[in-house]
Amino acid sequence: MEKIRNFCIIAHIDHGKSTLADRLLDFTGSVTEREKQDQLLDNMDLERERGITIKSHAIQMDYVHNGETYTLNLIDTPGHVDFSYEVSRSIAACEGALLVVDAAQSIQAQTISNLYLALENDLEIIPVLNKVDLPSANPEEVTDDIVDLLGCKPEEVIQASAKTGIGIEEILTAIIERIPPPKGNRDESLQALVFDSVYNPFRGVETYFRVVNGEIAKGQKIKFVATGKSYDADEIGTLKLTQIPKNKISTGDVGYLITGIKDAREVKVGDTITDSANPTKNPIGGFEDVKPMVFAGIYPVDTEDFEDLRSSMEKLQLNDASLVFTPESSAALGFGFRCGFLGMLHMEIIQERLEREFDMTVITTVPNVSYHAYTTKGDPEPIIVNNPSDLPDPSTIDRVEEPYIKATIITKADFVGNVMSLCIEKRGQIVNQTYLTPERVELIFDMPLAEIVFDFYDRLKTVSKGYASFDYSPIGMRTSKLVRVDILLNAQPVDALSALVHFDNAYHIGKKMCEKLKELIPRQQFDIPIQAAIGSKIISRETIKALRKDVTAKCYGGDISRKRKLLEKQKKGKKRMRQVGNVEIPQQAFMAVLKLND
Ligand SMILES: Nc1nc2c(ncn2[C@@H]2O[C@H](COP(=O)(O)OP(=O)(O)OP(=O)(O)O)[C@@H](O)[C@H]2O)c(=O)[nH]1
Repeated sequence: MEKIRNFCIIAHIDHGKSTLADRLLDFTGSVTEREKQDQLLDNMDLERERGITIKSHAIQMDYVHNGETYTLNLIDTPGHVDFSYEVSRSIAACEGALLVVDAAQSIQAQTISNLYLALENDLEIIPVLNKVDLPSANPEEVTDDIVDLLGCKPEEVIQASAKTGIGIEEILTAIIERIPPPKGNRDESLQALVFDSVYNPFRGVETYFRVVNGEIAKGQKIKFVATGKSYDADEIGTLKLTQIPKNKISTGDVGYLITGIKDAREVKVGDTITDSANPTKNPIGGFEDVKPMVFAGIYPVDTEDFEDLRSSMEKLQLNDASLVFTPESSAALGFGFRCGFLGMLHMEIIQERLEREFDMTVITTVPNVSYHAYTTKGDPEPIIVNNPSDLPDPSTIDRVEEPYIKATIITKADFVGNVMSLCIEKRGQIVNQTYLTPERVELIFDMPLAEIVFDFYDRLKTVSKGYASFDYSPIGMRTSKLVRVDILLNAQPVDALSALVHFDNAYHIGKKMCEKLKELIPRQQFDIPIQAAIGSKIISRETIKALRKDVTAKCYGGDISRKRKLLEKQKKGKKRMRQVGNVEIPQQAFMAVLKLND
């Protein structure tokens, strides 16, 4: 145990966490030339393309220091707010953290939020000033910022470049000398923290754990405390670049477990693994079921593909436990699913995976958050509204509550005015404003979650010319004056276009929606009126003018086979249209409410 160090790397997005991880693996000889690939730890295709770490993983390195061989377990943490619960569990599995700060960008919102998580878990923090090779680096100033933030000494901040290799040896020495070895008792009953799980189509769910007390042995009957289910530990081992099977993993160490579980939902991040016959009396605290934050309908473009979509979603759920879905039907779109996601990024990932891995073409409806409605009947339990059409009749509603978040934004002093106006427009209330340095300001707002789902992040980047970072955490439900704005096409309500919005913005949004839909819906052989309504009251109207008669596609010579090829190519894009009544609606129209300011 004395020779083990468990650590993670925490950083704001793009500050160089994955690059540093690669460099550490490289330096400790944990990777052979053949295995060298950029960003080794991001092994899902999608992750690599998007350049973000979606799922946390762990990897073990051996390093000789002063003649002694140490085992270093690096636990990788996801960098995006959608996956913050996973960050917190990875952090809980460590004794120390490398806090990576970009020497040009300095401290950003997620630097601070991840640091707080690490401090809450009593982690030893090793500050690393990364990218010192950049011409735009500002090492002295940023070191001062870090010293102010941590209250550490300037000489404790390690200057490094994950790109050129500066400072890597110093970082490894610091990991060994500054981070304490794990504590715990080998003789106690098994207690291991699940900090991640990965679905493998051939071997089932692989569970990643850190042993806090006791030992886990191959073949042992183990139990997951939160789910109450028992399994045989068919295979256990440590994680190098490949899995190394072992007979036993002891207190303080990190490993993987394979039990033949086929459904990702049976393994919950944050759960405790214990011995089935002699269970621990103290499961590791802080476990919570992860709740979806954003909901949207997913419908097949072809109504006949509903069953295919169902089986694709079920398969996807086997390897992504945070995806939830229930069947729903829409008058406009037919049968589909209401799906819950951790956030907007998660939603995009699911949609992309459905298309790439399962070859589905789907329509996604306007995302919304989960509301609580209370009727005048005085029911003790709220009605959960995950779809605007589930909102009870307005005349029976006593009040509606919506989820609120605490938003932390760090920006340059020059942009404070712009950022404030944006947050206030988004119904934010300022809670605190702190000058971190004379140029850098931290703003804290209470804001409705729904407002950040709707284009907040892009707008924030625009109003701050890119100099703003953002992080949020949920703070509970608050009563709001919310109404449902319905959209009628050709006098027919299209339920999939309805949105719940704040009363004060309803007229404005209704008007914008009509204008946007007019742009997006192709002209047809007849006039199409577009109306926005609250209840039976029409609040806005536009008309898509009919095409003039015989503008039917003319063939202007040219090579017909080439034209056909082109048409083939366009088909996929074109297919993403839904016929609602006699109007064709393209996918973008369903997301129009998100893009009212474009
Ligand atoms: N010049 C320079 N560039 C670096 C250095 N470290 C990382 N980068 C670059 O910075 C960018 C972001 O690095 P990543 O390692 O992907 O950042 P990350 O923090 O892992 O990002 P997420 O996984 O999305 O959280 C990449 O283009 C890297 O090549 C460095 O020391 N110097």
